[in-house]
Amino acid sequence: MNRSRYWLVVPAAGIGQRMQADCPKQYLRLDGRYILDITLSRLLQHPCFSGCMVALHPEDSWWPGTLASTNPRIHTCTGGRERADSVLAALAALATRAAPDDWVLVHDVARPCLHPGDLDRLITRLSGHAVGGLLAAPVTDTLKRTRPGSLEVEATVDRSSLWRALTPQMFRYQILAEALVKALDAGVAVTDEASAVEHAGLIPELVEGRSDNLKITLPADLALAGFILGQIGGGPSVPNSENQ
Ligand SMILES: Nc1ccn([C@@H]2O[C@H](COP(=O)(O)OP(=O)(O)OP(=O)(O)O)[C@@H](O)[C@H]2O)c(=O)n1
Ligand SMILES: C[C@](O)(CO)[C@H](O)COP(=O)(O)O
Repeated sequence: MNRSRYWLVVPAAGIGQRMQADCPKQYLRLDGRYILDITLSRLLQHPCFSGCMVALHPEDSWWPGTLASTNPRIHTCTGGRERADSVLAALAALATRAAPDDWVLVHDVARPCLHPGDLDRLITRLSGHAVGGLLAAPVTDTLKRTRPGSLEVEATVDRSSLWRALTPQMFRYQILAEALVKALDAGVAVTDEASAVEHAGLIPELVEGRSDNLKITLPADLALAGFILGQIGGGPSVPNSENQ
C-alpha cells in the first residue's frame, strides 16, 4: 500500500521581468482573479494534498490581498534569488512535516492553465515510481540551431525525442531536496527540478501533458491564458478543508 503523502510547492517569488507589468505577473488578473489565486485553486481541487507551501518574494506586498492568503491549507515561506532557491526554501519549510519518501509536486505559479486531467494522470502514473518525473509536451515545430551569437542557421535539429518540460514536476521529498543542494553547490544551472535530479544521476520519467499548460511569460501570453481558461474552465475557489 502506498503510504506516501503529497505536498504541493509553488514557487511564486519571481518578479516577472519579461512581462514588463507594474506588478509581478502572478498578481495580474484574469477575469477579475489574481493569476496566483487561479493557479492555487486549480491545484488544490485535487484531493491528494496534505499541505501547500508557496515561496514568496521577500518584498511581496500583494500576497495579503489574495484569496489564497485566507486559506488555512496554504503556508508561505520566503523565496530565493533563483527559482531553484525558492523551491529549496519551500522544501526546507516543509522539513518537519514531510517524510523522505513523500511526494512533492512543484508547480509554477505562472502556469494557471493546468488541466485537472493532467494533474491526475501525473500523480497516477508516478505514484509507484522510485524517483518521480514531470509533465512534458512533445516539441511540434521544426527546430533550427544557429551559430553562437548569430542568426545564421547552422542546422535543423532532430526533434523526434525532444520534449518541452512543463510543471508540475513530482519527486520524492528527500531525492529532490538532496539533488537541488548538490546541483546548486556544483554551480549547475537548475531551471527545473528534473535537471537537478538528472545531475544527481537519477532518471526522471516524462508523462505527456497538454501543450496548453502555458507558462505566462510575455505580455501576449496573458490573453492566451485567458482564452485557454475560458475553454477548459476557470474552476471554483480554493477549497478550505485540510486533507491529512
Ligand atoms: N527567484 C525566483 C524566480 C522565479 N520564481 C518562480 O518560478 C516560476 C517560473 O519562473 P519565471 O516564469 O521565469 O518567472 P519570473 O522569474 O517571475 O519571470 P522573469 O524571468 O520574466 O523575471 C514562477 O512561478 C516564478 O514566480 C521563484 O519562485 N523565485
Ligand atoms: C520549470 C519550467 O517552467 C519548466 O518549463 C521552467 O524551466 C521555468 O523557468 P524558465 O526560466 O522560464 O525556463
